[in-house]
Amino acid sequence: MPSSRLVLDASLALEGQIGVHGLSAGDFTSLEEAAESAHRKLWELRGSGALGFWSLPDDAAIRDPALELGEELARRFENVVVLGIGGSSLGAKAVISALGDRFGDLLPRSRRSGARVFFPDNSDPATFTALLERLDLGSTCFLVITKSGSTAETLSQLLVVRERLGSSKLIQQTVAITDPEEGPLRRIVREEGWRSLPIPPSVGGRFSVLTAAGLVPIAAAGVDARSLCKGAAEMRERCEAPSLRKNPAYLLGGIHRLFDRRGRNIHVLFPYADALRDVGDWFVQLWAESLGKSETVGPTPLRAVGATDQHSLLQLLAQGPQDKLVSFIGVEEPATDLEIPRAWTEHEAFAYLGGKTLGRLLDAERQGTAAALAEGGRPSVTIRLPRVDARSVGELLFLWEAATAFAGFLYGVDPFNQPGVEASKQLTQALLGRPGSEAHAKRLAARPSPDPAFVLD
Ligand SMILES: O=P(O)(O)OC[C@H]1O[C@](O)(CO)[C@@H](O)[C@@H]1O
Repeated sequence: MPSSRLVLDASLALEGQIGVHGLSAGDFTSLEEAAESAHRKLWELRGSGALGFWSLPDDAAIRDPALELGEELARRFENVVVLGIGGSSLGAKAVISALGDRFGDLLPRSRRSGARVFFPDNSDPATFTALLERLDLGSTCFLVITKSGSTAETLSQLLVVRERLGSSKLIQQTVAITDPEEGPLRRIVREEGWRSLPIPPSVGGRFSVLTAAGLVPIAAAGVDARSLCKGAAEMRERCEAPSLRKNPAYLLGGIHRLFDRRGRNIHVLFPYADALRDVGDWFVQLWAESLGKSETVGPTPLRAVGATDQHSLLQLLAQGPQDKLVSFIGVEEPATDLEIPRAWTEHEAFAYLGGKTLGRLLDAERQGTAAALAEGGRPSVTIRLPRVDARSVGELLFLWEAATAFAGFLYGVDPFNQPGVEASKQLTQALLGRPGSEAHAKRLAARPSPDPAFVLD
C-alpha cells in the first residue's frame, strides 16, 4: 500500500543492517546533546524572524502576488526567460523540470498549460546568444531575479536584453524580483518605475524557492504552485518535532553529520526519476554553500540519477573509498508507466522482463542498488515519494532545507552565509576594472606569475 506522504527510511544506515560501518544506538546518544542545542538555535532564530524560509509555505502575502503574476505571465507570454543564477534560478528550474511538461516545448501553444520557461543561468555567451536568436522577443517576458541586485552574470544579461528590446519595451516585458529596499537593481526599479516583487531580506537565495524568486516562474510554467506550498507546509509541521527520532529533517541532517565524523563526507543525492534530476543541482548548491565553510569539517555534495548512474558512478560508490553516504529517492507510483512487451521468451535475458513495467524495473534497480551497497557495508538513506507531484516535491524541498539548517548547527557553521564566494567576485571585478576594486587589482598584481615550466604549449 503506497504511503500518502514522503517517507524517510534510514534503516540502511544502521549497524544492525550493514555491520560495523553502520550507526549504533550509542552514536545517536552521542548526537542528542548537539541536536538539542541545534534545535534551540533554530527556534531562537525562528522566534526572532531571522529564519525567513520557515514561514514561506503558508505566507499568503508572499505567495499570492507571486502566483497572480506568474499566472498572468502564463496568459500573456509565449516565453519567460529567467535572468538569474544560483539560488535565483536553481529552485524554480528544479520544480519546473520535475512537474512541468518535459516535452511541452514540442506542443503548440494551445495545448501547453503555461509559458515556456528558460533558465540560461550561466553567462556563457554561446548559450545566451543562441537563446536570444531563437526566441520571438516580442512574446517573451524577462524575469530578472537577484536577491542582492548586483550579481554580475545577471546584470550583464539584463544589459544585453535591454539593448535588444529597447528601453520602452524593456519596461513592459521585464519584471524584477529582488531585495525590497537595497541593491542596484532595486534602484533601477525605483528610477524607471519597473514592475517588481520582493525577496524577503530574511530569506537567503538558496532557501528562496517559495518566494517570488521561485513561485513566479513556477506559476508561469503552469505548475501547481499552491500544492507545492501545501506539501512544504505539511513537511514543515513534521520538522517542528523537537526530537531527533521524530523529526525527518533532524534525522536526515543528524545522520549526515554522524557519518561525516567517521570520514563519510561525500554526500550523494540519487533520485530514481528523471524528473528529479535538477533537484540534484539545487541540493548541491544548498548543501555546499550552507555547510562548506570550515577547513576541518564539511561535506562535498554530489548528484546522480538512477538508473543512469548505475552505469557510471556506482562502481565508485560500491568499491571506492568508504567516504560516501547515499540518499536514494524512490517514487512509489510513476506518473506514467509502460508495460514491457513479452517476446523472445526462450532467452532468459528477455523472458523475465516481459510483462513487468519500466517503472517496476526502475524501482527494483533502486532497491537492488541500496541492498548491494548495504551488503558491502555502505550506508544509505532512502526518501520515498508517493509520486512526483507538486505536494511531494514541496515536501522534499522543505525537508532538505530544514535538514540543511539543522545540519549547519551540528557542523558548527552558519548555514545562511557564503563568505567564501566573495574573493572570487572581488578579483573578477578587479579584472574588469570596476571602480573601487583597486585594492583587489593590487592583490592580483602581487600574485606570482605562471611558472613557465608548468605551462605546456
Ligand atoms: O540572487 P543573487 O544575489 O543574484 O545571488 C545569486 C547567487 O550568488 C551567490 O551569492 C553565490 O555567489 C548565491 O548564494 C546566490 O544564490
